[in-house]
Amino acid sequence: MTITGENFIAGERRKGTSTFQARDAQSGEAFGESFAAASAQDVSDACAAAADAQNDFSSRPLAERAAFLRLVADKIDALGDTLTQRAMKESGLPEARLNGERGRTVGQLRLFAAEVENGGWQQLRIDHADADRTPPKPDLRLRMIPLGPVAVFGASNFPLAFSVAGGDTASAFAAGCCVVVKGHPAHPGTSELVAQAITEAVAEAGLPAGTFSLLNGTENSLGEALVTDPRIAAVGFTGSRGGGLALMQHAAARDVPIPVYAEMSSINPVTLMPARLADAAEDLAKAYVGSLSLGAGQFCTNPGIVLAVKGDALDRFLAAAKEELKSVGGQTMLTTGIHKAYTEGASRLAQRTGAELLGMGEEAPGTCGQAQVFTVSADAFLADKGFEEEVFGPSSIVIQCEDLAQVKQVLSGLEGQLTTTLHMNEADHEDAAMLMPVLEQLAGRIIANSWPTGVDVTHAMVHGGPFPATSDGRSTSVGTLAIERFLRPVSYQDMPESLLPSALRSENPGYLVRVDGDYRA
Ligand SMILES: NC(=O)c1ccc[n+]([C@@H]2O[C@H](COP(=O)([O-])OP(=O)(O)OC[C@H]3O[C@@H](n4cnc5c(N)ncnc54)[C@H](O)[C@@H]3O)[C@@H](O)[C@H]2O)c1
Ligand SMILES: O=CCCC(=O)C(=O)O
Repeated sequence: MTITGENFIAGERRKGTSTFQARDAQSGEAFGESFAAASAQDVSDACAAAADAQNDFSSRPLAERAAFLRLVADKIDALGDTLTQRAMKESGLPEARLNGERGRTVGQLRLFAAEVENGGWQQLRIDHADADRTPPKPDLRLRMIPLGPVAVFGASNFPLAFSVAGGDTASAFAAGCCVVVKGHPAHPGTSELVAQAITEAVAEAGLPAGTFSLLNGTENSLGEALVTDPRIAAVGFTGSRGGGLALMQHAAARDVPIPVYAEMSSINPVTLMPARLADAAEDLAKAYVGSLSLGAGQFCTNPGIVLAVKGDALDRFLAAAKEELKSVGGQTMLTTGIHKAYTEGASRLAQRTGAELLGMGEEAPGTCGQAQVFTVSADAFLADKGFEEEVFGPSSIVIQCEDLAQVKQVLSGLEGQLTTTLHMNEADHEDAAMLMPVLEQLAGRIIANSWPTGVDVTHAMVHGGPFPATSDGRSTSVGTLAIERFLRPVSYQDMPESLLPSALRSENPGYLVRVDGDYRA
């Protein structure tokens, strides 16, 4: 497939007057095609087309919607090495990681296809009428319907799994929503290849062209125009706290405010419980350094803080982590901007009162990030909220606590997180039970005995959490539950059978229905 640098507006490729270029993540140099920056007219046309297509797309049989999702997955698979090579150049991420990410992306689309067919997400309910009740009870039937066109912001750090055909797009399509993507300017060529695949799938599936559009650009005004377009009904975003907050404000200030599902910032606290730490300090240290430096630390699940009680076991852990760090090579970061933000963030961290540098990775030239681990006492951490600032890259802080009560105190005061982790032995379970209520309030996912990097795409996954991990802690952006973000309930009261959606008619097409309070298949 050829990359042309055009926007995709409801199946039409469109050039623009203002342009930008992709950058080689390694060198920071601009290369290749000129990409058209979408104009205000392009935004408006994409949103109008999505609104026009919405009813047609959402009213197709669920089998057709599922087939479309599978077709998108097949077409992304068919992009083969072209996609991987382009994503490598634009993101600096290695081949194996990107091939794995492609597998996750197409697997996610296929999982949502099966979810669409399963139909449980429609949450069908039928409460039969009872004319003998005083007052008489009406016949009420409920199902979930799509919100309408969704604006999706591609993330820089997962150019496939959280980008043009990533989790937000897959879950919005699964819900029956048309999608307008604002591509991330760090990987415009990757975005275009995936957009071509989706556009072809839309046409082959016989869906209306407005089902999907891709808009490119580097200016914040593009994202603002998209979020404030009256035809957009919801927003999916993964990126910085500042970006997410700005979009939330734009969405709230509209004449008709809309939900923004923004995944923003998380430092993913990991607690090393005493018995486990004493048993396995060196193994834990090795795995810790592996997790914090994975993908140059550019994971929203990066273990940014580790908590443990002071003592010999923690000293062993720190000594082993320091040693392990020495052989961590610098890895290319996603963009020069992210590299600069990391370097500045790590040096701000180093200057905080009480922060001590434990160790560093190998020197990192150019746009590579150098791994860094700091230590701090719990008292100093508690005295400075600045320690909680996400430093996006391969850095982390070990918080040395006086006792488990202080571990609990630190955890209780933290902002909302995507994940929190406990490393523990059976001997730690009683103390861990004391922490569980705090952890449940803190994060969307509580992990036992592994590291937070690596999110499985399943039915029971939560990749979300209280603010500022996300803008709405009642949701997840990964896993099939993500579909719920783009649905709302509608109740049909005393509706003639012929006007009811087929799933709610007396002849149940096979979906799970809650009838008069009881679940029936
Ligand atoms: N926690 C995470 O998962 C995560 C992921 C990626 C980046 N980040 C953080 O974000 C920083 C910058 O990286 P990034 O470019 O990926 O994220 P970003 O938030 O700057 O940008 C993400 C997308 O939102 C758009 N955008 C940003 N601010 C906007 C605004 N005010 N109005 C309208 N649109 C806006 C951008 O154009 C881009 O398309 C990183 O250094 C890191 O700190 C965090
Ligand atoms: O960066 C956000 C997503 C992290 C993730 O998906 C993972 O850890 O696998």
